[in-house]
Amino acid sequence: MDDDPEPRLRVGSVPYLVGRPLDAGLERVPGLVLRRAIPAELVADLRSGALDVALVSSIELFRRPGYRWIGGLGVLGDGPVSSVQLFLRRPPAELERVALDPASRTSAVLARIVLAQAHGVRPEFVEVEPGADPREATADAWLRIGDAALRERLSEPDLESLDPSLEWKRLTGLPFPFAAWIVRPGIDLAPWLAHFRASRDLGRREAGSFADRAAEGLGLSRDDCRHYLLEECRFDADDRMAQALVRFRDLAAAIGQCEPDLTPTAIA
Ligand SMILES: C=C(O[C@@H]1C=C(C(=O)O)C=C[C@H]1O)C(=O)O
Repeated sequence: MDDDPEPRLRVGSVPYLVGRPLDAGLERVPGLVLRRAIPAELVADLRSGALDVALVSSIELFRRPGYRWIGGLGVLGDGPVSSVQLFLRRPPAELERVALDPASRTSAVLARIVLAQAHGVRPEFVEVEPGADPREATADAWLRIGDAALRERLSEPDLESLDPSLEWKRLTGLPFPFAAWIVRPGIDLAPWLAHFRASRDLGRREAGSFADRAAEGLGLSRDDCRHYLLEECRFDADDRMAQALVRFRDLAAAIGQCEPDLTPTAIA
């Protein structure tokens, strides 16, 4: 807006519990407009310029040139992550057709990598229509992410599933970087950077209450949601995040899922 005296930053984040420890503190920053949407939409909005920064699928860093990311912050797994699951109707080695969650970009690639590398299979992957349920598709397995996956995993313990983050950890010894704060080309983030770091500090203090509130909304136990958010998910990264991103890029590029030679810089 021409007559807006405030500098403005348009920020996107995921609509899932996993985003809260990083984004909740941005809700009341003057001049910063926060919008939550599924990852696939956030990626489209970053590309079109409708968003300046988004907490979104790490694979996007390697699909377009010119991005940067905020160093040290992200959504990572360092072992199991209950909100990203490949639910199985057949054993992994027998999969021929896998339905993908249309909201996902990164986990859809991670599933391909772990099935090929750890189970020796390259099934056909089908992306269902936006908003459709991958469980309804005719397939041997379905990938789901976010709160719906968390609820499905925790409330249907008899469902067989494969945990892609855990399999990545076994394969590489590294944490898996699901999401980063991705900054589109041409944005000066310097005036805003401290808010992103302060938001993480607030998230650290409030994570338990975010988990409790989500448990209520999702009809899950507080203990399960706290275990998920406080034990399984990581939000601070050391230099292993950069290392893990490069490893992810290389394995993804080897199966044609991203560019092989993009190395976006981290904003210190
Ligand atoms: C752990 C998660 O990480 C996410 C997975 C994403 C993806 O698959 O593209 C994108 C952002 C994160 O929300 C989750 O959504 O449950």
